[in-house]
Amino acid sequence: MNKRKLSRQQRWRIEKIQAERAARADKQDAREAASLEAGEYGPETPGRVIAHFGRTLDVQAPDEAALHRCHLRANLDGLVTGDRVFWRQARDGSGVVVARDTRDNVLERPDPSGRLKPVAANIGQILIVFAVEPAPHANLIDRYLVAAEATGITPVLVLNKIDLLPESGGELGKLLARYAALGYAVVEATTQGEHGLDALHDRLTGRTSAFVGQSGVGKSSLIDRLLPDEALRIGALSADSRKGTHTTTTARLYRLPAGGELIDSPGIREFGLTHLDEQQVTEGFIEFRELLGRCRFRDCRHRNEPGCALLSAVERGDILGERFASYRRILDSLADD
Ligand SMILES: Nc1nc2c(ncn2[C@@H]2O[C@H](COP(=O)(O)OP(=O)(O)OP(=O)(O)O)[C@@H](O)[C@H]2O)c(=O)[nH]1
Ligand SMILES: [Zn+2]
Repeated sequence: MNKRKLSRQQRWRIEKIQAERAARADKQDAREAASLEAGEYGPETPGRVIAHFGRTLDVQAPDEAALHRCHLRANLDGLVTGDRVFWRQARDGSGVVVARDTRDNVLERPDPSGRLKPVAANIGQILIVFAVEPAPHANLIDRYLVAAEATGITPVLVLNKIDLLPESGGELGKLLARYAALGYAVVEATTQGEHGLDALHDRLTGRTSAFVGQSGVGKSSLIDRLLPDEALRIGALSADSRKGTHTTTTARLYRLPAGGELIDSPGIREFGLTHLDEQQVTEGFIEFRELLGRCRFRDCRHRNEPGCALLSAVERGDILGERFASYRRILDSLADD
């Protein structure tokens, strides 16, 4: 809203509301500081953020199933699902988060105004799901890979619905071999049939994973199979924290019965379709990396410059023509953003 267009009375009302809100926050913080002083909270212990609803968090202790509804000290901000924290428990099981531990990595998405906001932290691997049907174009897989590379989180390709794959493996079989040759882990899966998820289970064990991928590839079906118990899916939520379910868009961390963790939310599933810059795209093609800086011109954009190390590698066959074409296409799409 344009501030100049507010009447003086409106402005006064807004200021009053903001002042009241600040006063309430101060008061809560003072109350908390007092009870921390008074020893009403237990000692500082490590925990993990399982879900967050504004300034309220669900925190889980390492060897416990129960979730603890916690709030934040006023000086803490921007905590997300997956964060490792230090918290103190009150007698009623609720708690207060007093500090955030360092992050291995963080997944960010632009908010409606285009500012990047953290969505989840400490993710071990991004599982890029694609399927026999709807078939992916190579460009889309590359786009997901580039986005994952930009976060520093290891991407893994998951081909789902292999029950629909022709005996010979078809085009997708070749595509997969290409990515495996680049060094990417590739896993095949199907939600149909008994042992369709064995390879996926192996890949998930001992790690924290997030599923991304285009609509219809079977992300929900996979997650349903991995978290078969509805109660598990909602988490061992306290009655209190269930009130938070109106914020279903928030990311949530699940412990998988077979080992490993899953962080999921609609926002994370769509990850990869966010904006990237030219340098991120170039570095996101992992086979380009050792050649970067070797072009004749320091500001080479690898289009048609003489002495371009990337173009020569394409000519030699060291870089696949399809990957380079995909690179060009992704850069062209940036220009339209
Ligand atoms: N044949 C076959 N169909 C599957 C498999 N996995 C999922 N499907 C079907 O694929 C369709 C889409 O599955 P979803 O799980 O809704 O896909 P999604 O990726 O979650 O889609 P969005 O929610 O739109 O992002 C459904 O009709 C599933 O039944 C599989 O392994 N084989
Ligand atoms: Zn070049």
